[in-house]
Amino acid sequence: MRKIYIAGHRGMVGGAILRQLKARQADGEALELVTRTHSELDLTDQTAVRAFMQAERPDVVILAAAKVGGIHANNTYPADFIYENLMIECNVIHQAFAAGVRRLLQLGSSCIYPREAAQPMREDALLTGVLEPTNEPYAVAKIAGIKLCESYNRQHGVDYRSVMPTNLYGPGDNFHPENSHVLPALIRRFHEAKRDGLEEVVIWGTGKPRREFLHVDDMAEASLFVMDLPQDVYQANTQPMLSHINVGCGQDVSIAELAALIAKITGYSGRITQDTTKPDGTKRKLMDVSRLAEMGWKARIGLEDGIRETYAWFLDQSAGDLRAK
Ligand SMILES: NC(=O)C1=CN([C@@H]2O[C@H](COP(=O)(O)OP(=O)(O)OC[C@H]3O[C@@H](n4cnc5c(N)ncnc54)[C@H](OP(=O)(O)O)[C@@H]3O)[C@@H](O)[C@H]2O)C=CC1
Ligand SMILES: C[C@H]1O[C@H](OP(=O)(O)OP(=O)(O)OC[C@H]2O[C@@H](n3cnc4c(=O)[nH]c(N)nc43)[C@H](O)[C@@H]2O)[C@@H](O)[C@@H](O)C1=O
Repeated sequence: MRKIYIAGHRGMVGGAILRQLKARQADGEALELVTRTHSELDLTDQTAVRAFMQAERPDVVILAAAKVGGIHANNTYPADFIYENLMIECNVIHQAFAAGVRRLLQLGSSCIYPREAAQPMREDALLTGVLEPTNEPYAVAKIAGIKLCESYNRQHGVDYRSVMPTNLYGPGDNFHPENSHVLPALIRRFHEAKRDGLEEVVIWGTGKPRREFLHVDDMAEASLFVMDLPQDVYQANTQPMLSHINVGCGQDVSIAELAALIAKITGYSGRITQDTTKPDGTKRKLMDVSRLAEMGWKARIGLEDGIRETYAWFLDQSAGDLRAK
């Protein structure tokens, strides 16, 4: 029986990982799944995390809890993004080690790479240049998470791994009008514009930045694929001081193209305009996913299908159920 603690199981990614692990359980895999909500266990609280890890002593930890948000949230609450993410990573990774956890998987982000990194971005672009200012504090915390795992591996011989997702979306996303990422923000804005008969929808920035979007079910599958790799396979495909693996679909679109696609899916036919007082952020973020592909994993869900499914999920939620953080 493998005992797995999923930190952040009520979030978009943690929720998808939990669904896939429950499906494995239903298929007969011997798994014990441990979860705690944010109110039951605040991961920024070192004493509480220590007591939890000592009591539960899981075999594997999946760290999908973090302070997460789009460009506006990152730019507006930089102290929250760096403080909470550093605390969560330090507490979970160190206390997992102290409780004898041998394997851990944590989620980083594509924003760890320099803003001018060559595209597509390879894993070895890490720490080769200046970061994007709109999310630098969050990126620094995510880089610290990678280096925590590498350092515990090197000093203590444990098996702590990091996956670096591209921009994600899907059921369970945050549809807040300001603090969310672009894809859920535009689903909501176009839906409301169609519903209210508005003639214009405004998107932030120039529409020119390019982003790569991966469905959360693909992300959850990739996370479990990496978690399950035998240690010698993981180590053969990484290096002690370059131990993270990119996860993406290998294709990007401009924000203007994304907006047009979401307008089509939501049935909105009015004008689309740009608010260029809002930041563009990084010009382009496309992951080099060849390392993961060579190990045997590829994304399956196309962008249009994925957005249609996410929009259907959005429509299914009552207004009160939608997350508004
Ligand atoms: N969404 C995306 O586009 C991307 C996400 N990632 C990474 O993937 C991971 C998962 O992100 P995602 O699922 O989208 O984020 P969500 O915001 O959907 O989920 C994060 C979860 O973490 C929990 N959490 C936050 N702070 C604490 C805390 N102090 N103690 C306990 N629980 C806490 C949240 O609980 P509550 O809501 O109650 O606060 C929430 O359930 C993160 O590491 C993120 O950085 C990387 C790239 C892109
Ligand atoms: C995953 C990643 O997410 C964040 O970085 P980002 O990729 O810049 O994320 P974003 O989804 O918020 O924006 C993408 C682009 O889209 C444009 N855009 C248009 N209209 C809206 C809009 O309505 N909302 C938002 N949020 N963006 C909009 C926006 O101006 C930008 O050009 C990081 O802070 C960090 O958290 C991180 O790692």
